[in-house]
Amino acid sequence: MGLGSTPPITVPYGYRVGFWRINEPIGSGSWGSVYAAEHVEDGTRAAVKFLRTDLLTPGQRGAMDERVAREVRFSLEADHQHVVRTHAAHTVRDPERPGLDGLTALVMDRAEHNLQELIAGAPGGPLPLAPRILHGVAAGLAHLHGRGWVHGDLKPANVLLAGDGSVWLADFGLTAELEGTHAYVPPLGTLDHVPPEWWSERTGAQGTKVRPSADIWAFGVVAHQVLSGGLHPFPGATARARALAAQAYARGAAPLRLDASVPAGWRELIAECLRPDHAARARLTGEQLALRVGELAGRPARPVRPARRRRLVVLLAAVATLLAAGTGSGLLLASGGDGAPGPELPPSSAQDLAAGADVPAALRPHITNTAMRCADEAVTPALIAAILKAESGFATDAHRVRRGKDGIAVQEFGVAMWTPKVFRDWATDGDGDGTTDYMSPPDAIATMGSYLCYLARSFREHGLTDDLPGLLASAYRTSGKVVRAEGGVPERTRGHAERVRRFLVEFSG
Ligand SMILES: Nc1ncnc2c1ncn2[C@@H]1O[C@H](COP(=O)(O)OP(=O)(O)OP(=O)(O)O)[C@@H](O)[C@H]1O
Repeated sequence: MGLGSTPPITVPYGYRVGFWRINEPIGSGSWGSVYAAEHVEDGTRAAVKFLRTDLLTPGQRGAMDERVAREVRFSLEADHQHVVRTHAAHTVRDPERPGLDGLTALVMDRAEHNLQELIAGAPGGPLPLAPRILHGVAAGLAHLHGRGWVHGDLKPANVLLAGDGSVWLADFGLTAELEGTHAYVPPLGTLDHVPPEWWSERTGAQGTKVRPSADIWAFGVVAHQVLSGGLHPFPGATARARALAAQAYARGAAPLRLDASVPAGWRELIAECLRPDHAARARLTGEQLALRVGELAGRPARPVRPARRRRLVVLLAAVATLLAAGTGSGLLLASGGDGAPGPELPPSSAQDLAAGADVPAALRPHITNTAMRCADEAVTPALIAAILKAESGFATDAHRVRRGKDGIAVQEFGVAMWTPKVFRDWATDGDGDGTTDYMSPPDAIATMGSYLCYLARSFREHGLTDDLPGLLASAYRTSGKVVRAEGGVPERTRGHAERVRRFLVEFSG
């Protein structure tokens, strides 16, 4: 249940969002439109999802803002091979195009299809790749549950399939972090995939209760659909009729009748996922589900991989903009709960910056927060501090003029020595005041983090993994393009890279 039929967001071909050029539209849902995109420097393919922040009645508007905030937060924090990778969240700033100005744009890895399309295009019977796809879905869910999250909107349209066969969970607009045994989300969901208890939960000011077992139910429905050529496990010509049939089953008024085409082992597992009440269903955890699906799919059982690094509750530009505009609700920060934009640091992150390191105390939290936003292991607080020291000596009012590649003078400003034009492309709101300013240390450092994070990923994709600190320091001075073309640290930044490496050793905890 989204917002009914909403017009797609129209973005002109060739439009720029940060370093991404927008190409053709891929599709639209109730909450936004997705476009194919490519990186302007290296042509990396991506998909950019523009999330609505316009439209509607005041009531819908609140739900929409909250949904956007959730989608930004969980997309950026999720870090798993079976969860779509999100590169960045941008806030479009374009007063000349009121239809685009202020929209949130999520840059993601690009998939070829979603599972709904695959089911619809299949001739009937199980999809040939069903076990592999279900294994990916279960592993992605196990990861989310392992982090204390509920996906909240699992359905075939939210399972993406990439050209190389990768399976990714997507769409985190109804994702929530558990507070004890359950979480609260806006009373939105997809009729065909919500569990029977959803209908009887009261919706309070916080929203509707969800538990991980809601995802397990939805997995049971999806597995049945995938293994039976698209059939829903409950009878009925409409989603409403099927939801009523599921509730009748949950009350004990009708038996569960799974389609005969579903193989026996799978039927057993699906029946466990579709246990009528959530307490019984909760006996199957996300991790157990992934192991069971792995066995049925003939894939080696693998323990749930922890996230490479626990990332913060981040308030990126889009979220901060919503808050600043007074439109973000308290539910935005599921872990904080009071809507205050102060991120909490897990204690481990502080250890990355040596206690005695000569880094100004006022900059430390911004440096550490910034590093926590990036999943790449190379982008540590110590590296960010080392590059800042080499760039500006931590002077927050630094200003330098240097000669650019065509002999043209280039001016750089602030603690992170941003060139205003480049800053604009990566601008990240580090202090949550709704604006981005290269002279503000939190904004300058957060933006540096977004850029370094992108560079690290791009270097890894190009097989450039030796001496990432030197490569990143060099690219920050020159550009990612120059470093990639050289295939290593360019001659002219060797001295600079060496200084950064020295500071890195000094600052590492
Ligand atoms: N990373 C991606 N790569 C390629 N296509 C994508 C990507 N993310 C979403 N899409 C596609 O874009 C279209 C719109 O997706 P979106 O998530 O906005 O809506 P939906 O999930 O189909 O609908 P709703 O949000 O109403 O449930 C869908 O066809 C979806 O498969």
